[in-house]
Amino acid sequence: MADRDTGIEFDLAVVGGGSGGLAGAFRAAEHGARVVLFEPDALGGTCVNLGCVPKKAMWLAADLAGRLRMAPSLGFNGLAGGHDGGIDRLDWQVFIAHRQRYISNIHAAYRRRLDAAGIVVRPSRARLVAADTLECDDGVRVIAKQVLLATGGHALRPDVPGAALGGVSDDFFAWRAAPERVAIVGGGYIAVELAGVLQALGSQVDLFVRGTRLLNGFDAQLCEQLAEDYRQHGVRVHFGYGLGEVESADGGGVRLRDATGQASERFDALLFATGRAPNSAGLGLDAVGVATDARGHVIVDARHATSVDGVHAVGDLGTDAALTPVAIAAARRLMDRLFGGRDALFDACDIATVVFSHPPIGKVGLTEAEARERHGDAVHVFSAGFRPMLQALAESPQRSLFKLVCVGQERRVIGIHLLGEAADEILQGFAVAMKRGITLDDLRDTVAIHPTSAEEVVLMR
Ligand SMILES: Cc1cc2nc3c(=O)[nH]c(=O)nc-3n(C[C@H](O)[C@H](O)[C@H](O)COP(=O)(O)OP(=O)(O)OC[C@H]3O[C@@H](n4cnc5c(N)ncnc54)[C@H](O)[C@@H]3O)c2cc1C
Ligand SMILES: NC(=O)c1ccc[n+]([C@@H]2O[C@H](COP(=O)([O-])OP(=O)(O)OC[C@H]3O[C@@H](n4cnc5c(N)ncnc54)[C@H](O)[C@@H]3O)[C@@H](O)[C@H]2O)c1
Repeated sequence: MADRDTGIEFDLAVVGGGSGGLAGAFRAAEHGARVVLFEPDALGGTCVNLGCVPKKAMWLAADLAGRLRMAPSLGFNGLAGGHDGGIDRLDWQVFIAHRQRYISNIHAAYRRRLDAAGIVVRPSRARLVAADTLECDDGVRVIAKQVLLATGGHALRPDVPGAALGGVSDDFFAWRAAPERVAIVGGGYIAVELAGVLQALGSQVDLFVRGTRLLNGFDAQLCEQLAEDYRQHGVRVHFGYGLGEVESADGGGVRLRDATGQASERFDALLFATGRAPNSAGLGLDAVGVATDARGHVIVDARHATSVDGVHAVGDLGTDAALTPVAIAAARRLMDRLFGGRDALFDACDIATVVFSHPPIGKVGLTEAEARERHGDAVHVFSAGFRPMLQALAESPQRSLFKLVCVGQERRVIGIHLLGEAADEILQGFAVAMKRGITLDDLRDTVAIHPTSAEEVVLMR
């Protein structure tokens, strides 16, 4: 049956024009499939509009502010230091105009590519009414042989009184100036990233962490050092904090109360970075029988098939790691199988990931703790702690800490953990090498590039 408006019979309907949906639509069209894509908001989804891209832009501004602050101690005259009107003080309005221009260019590029690929874009939400039928908000129904669900997720607030007084990362991207005093609740990716950015761009940040460490899942020792780096940058990190409630403060802003009722100081703004949930409500999943887990994630198998034939899901809606390159890779492999005649499976092993903290921290493979649990005494750990040259020249206390986790006689590398200047850029190449099964000797046989931070990985003892 054909689409009522376009008269086209679609091979694929994609719900959601974010990282996974767009990647799937483009790859399917490359294979000759007729594709319709539903997206009620800006093309690019979370990553382009409210995630990776604007976040990295703010991180770059924060990084530059840190360097400008360091410059006078190295002899650069005429650069006023400090937080009060010096050259290191960012005019957010100006910077955000650059940030949003960059994002508009991405939208325009997507629009051109969609047109060139002949993909029909419907600016509407869609929901399943049958395994091969989607209904738009205006009641129009579209039929397609295959369906890809890629509706992403949204930020969660903790279930405490007054939580509505706080914002989430989406709200942060609407800010046009650094609030003087900011409280951030959470200890994961977003909490750590926004705390670093805001502190560097002029706010006094207090980070309230429920657990006893930052970034569960990253190397514990590196995270301890990252917490120390944050303290040196002026972030006040409160571990073991149980949030009880949030209340309005006299004179504006908010105060937090902990689980024992003790009130905090006043903050001009509060951000929750306490995890995200999938956008699975209102998608018609129950009506069609698509199975979800207790948190609402669509359950998929290794081929990204759901419990209903012909219906697939990728990205944050499903159960994969919530990272843009994961959504993209999964969608492309799926389309290669559905329309390209290839039996390529998405490989979820050893996905490298970086938190854009100050400095950045990255990992690929097992942490030392995970490796010891799995391989016991066969695990060998090598690490290098050092001060990068710029930090040493400026007599900044910020140090880097790199760690290799190896296993067995041949010291096969099964984990790489980097905290420090340029860790975000260094990790990718070593992640390729690790996936190829390198050993410590392979690294040591590689001549170093000197003087760099990266050379510490091949010189590690
Ligand atoms: C603050 C922040 C920073 C991040 N930084 C990084 C980073 O640096 N690196 C990284 O790898 N990942 C990062 N992520 C995670 C990354 O953004 C997500 O993993 C990625 O965007 C998931 O892609 P997706 O296609 O599943 O969903 P999304 O990109 O969220 O796209 C989903 C789309 O579906 C649309 N939609 C929803 N419901 C419907 C419906 N019923 N019908 C039609 N359309 C619908 C939405 O409007 C949206 O455009 C970050 C996330 C956040 C929140
Ligand atoms: N650089 C990147 O690649 C990047 C950046 C941002 C986000 N992301 C992705 O988005 C996902 C979501 O990010 P996130 O930071 O929201 O989630 P997260 O899972 O990384 O961290 C959530 C944090 O909130 C805490 N928390 C949860 N409920 C709480 C409560 N009621 N009170 C206090 N603390 C609570 C958790 O203990 C944890 O520290 C990440 O897991 C990651 O996959 C990636």
